[in-house]
Amino acid sequence: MVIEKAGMPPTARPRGKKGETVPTVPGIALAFDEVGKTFPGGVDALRGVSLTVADGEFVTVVGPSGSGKSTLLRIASGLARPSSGTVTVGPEAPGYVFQDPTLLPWRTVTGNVGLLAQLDGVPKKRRRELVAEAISLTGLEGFERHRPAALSGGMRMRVSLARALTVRPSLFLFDEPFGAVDEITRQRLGEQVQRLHARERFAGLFVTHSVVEAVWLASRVVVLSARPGRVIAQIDVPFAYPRPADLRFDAAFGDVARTVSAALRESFA
Ligand SMILES: Nc1ncnc2c1ncn2[C@@H]1O[C@H](COP(=O)(O)OP(=O)(O)OP(=O)(O)O)[C@@H](O)[C@H]1O
Repeated sequence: MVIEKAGMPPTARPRGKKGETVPTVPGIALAFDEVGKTFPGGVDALRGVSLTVADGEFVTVVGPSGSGKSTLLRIASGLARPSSGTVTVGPEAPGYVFQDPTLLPWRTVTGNVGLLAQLDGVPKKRRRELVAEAISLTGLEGFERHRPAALSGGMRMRVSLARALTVRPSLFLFDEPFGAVDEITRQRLGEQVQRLHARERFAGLFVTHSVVEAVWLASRVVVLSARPGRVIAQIDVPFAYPRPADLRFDAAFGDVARTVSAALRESFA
């Protein structure tokens, strides 16, 4: 189903039942075809972006600051509309996590994780099941009654991941979610995402400024040019999952990271 086409009037995003996967084009979770975005005032954020994410595929996006990475995710989620081109996604709401975990400080972990399901009107019993499962998947058991102020930055991010998991997304969008935590916590959160992906098999589109993180997580890395963002390289990452933490120090890993880095350097040119 084509949800956004330049010139179409804004429409409500169509949605399937929770947990149901309704692929738009069989095997494709997200497709951008020649997508451009010009903001009112004339900022050209994206130009002619074509990009496909297959069902269950995990793709990372790197590019200079201002190259339109967040805009790309906002368009993929239906929060923003393209100025040109076509975006094709399934009818379900995607999972979406941001750099800031945006938790409600007065709610407990359980209350925060259950927020989206509550806003969606999911019945209490089902909500409890979804929340318990998401808390277990993100390793937050024992912290259910804690409030955000009593959690570390990494744990707050896990609450944000858990909250997004309750929508049982077939497409998961990550907007540089681990930029604000220390290196080891960042690696552990990456391992968490990889375990979730292995179990839930969602398609992932993950924006990051870290080349190492981009290569370690993805089966393909997309490199955007400086503004207006265009896809200047797509680099396959050939390593099998699950990937050990120390794959990062492997010579073959270094070769892929070097290729991504070189493309990224060009993008700054
Ligand atoms: N609502 C808006 N109105 C006008 N300009 C915008 C709007 N949102 C983003 N922009 C501009 O579009 C360009 C792309 O922004 P975007 O946030 O998508 O880039 P980014 O690659 O995610 O950047 P960063 O890596 O710094 O987070 C920037 O120049 C930004 O200032």
